[in-house]
Amino acid sequence: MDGAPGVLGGGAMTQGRAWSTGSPQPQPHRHPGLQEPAEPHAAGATPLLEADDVAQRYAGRDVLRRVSFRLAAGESLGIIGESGAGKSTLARLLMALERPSQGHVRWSGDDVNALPAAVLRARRARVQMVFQDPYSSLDPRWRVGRSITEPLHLLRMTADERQQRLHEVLAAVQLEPDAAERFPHQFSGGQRQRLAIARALATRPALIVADEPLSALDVSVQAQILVLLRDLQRREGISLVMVSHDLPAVEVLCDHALVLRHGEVVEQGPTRAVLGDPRHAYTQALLAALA
Ligand SMILES: Nc1ncnc2c1ncn2[C@@H]1O[C@H](COP(=O)(O)OP(=O)(O)OP(=O)(O)O)[C@@H](O)[C@H]1O
Repeated sequence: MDGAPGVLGGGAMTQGRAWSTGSPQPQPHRHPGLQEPAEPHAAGATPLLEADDVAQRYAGRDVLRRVSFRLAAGESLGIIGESGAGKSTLARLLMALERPSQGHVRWSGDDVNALPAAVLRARRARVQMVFQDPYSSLDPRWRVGRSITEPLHLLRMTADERQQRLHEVLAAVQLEPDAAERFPHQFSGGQRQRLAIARALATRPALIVADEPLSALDVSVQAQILVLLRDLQRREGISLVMVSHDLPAVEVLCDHALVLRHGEVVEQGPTRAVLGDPRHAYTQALLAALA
């Protein structure tokens, strides 16, 4: 079932309120036609994404310690913190690009590091990443249509289906169909980031993890990409984890916020509480730095 929140687990619907610190009721961002769960916010519903006491250690140095959160399908989380706080490390762990030294990352209840390789590979189609540098997902030697449709091979789509999906996602990021024939260097930075987002959307992911998706862009282009991400998230019902030190962007895009400092969570909860009425001196200082 394309785009269904349960696909990460390959099983039952997994929507539900699943934020450990007790969030307000989220907006019901859903794919049209998706079956609504009987109790969308039932306590105990399996979250789409869960970090359970996750830690990471590189060369004997702890860079993440005891990070825990739960994110329900369709909800969004901003991971905030200064440079070196461990944001990208956490993003890689959430994407199952590396193993935590401690704890568990779960997609729809399943420990990603305990899944058989073939199962993990199949589920990867539903978890996509957008990077700060769009060239991380666009091969400079390939016409962009090829880069965008490449993840669709995981879904065993026919050539016609891939072509149709290519046109759909180009339209979703407001680019013309003939963009597919060009090479990445023939686009502006903002257009390239749109192409990277199109690639991430192609498989109808349940979750997108975006690591500083705006920070390489001009301010005016940042606003366009921000609006695009927000609209896509609302319309497509995709869960979003956004790593960012751009607090206003997190305010616009994210239902929840998690503040990391030296690898530890200092504060987490609904964004409007964390950024509107921060409890921790570190969050207050981050906000003060903006003023
Ligand atoms: N593969 C690695 N091996 C060793 N150390 C690493 C590795 N990846 C990250 N680190 C270290 O872990 C710490 C956290 O890095 P990380 O990139 O997660 O921080 P960040 O919050 O994303 O920073 P930035 O905002 O600058 O990207 C840093 O001290 C970094 O040097």
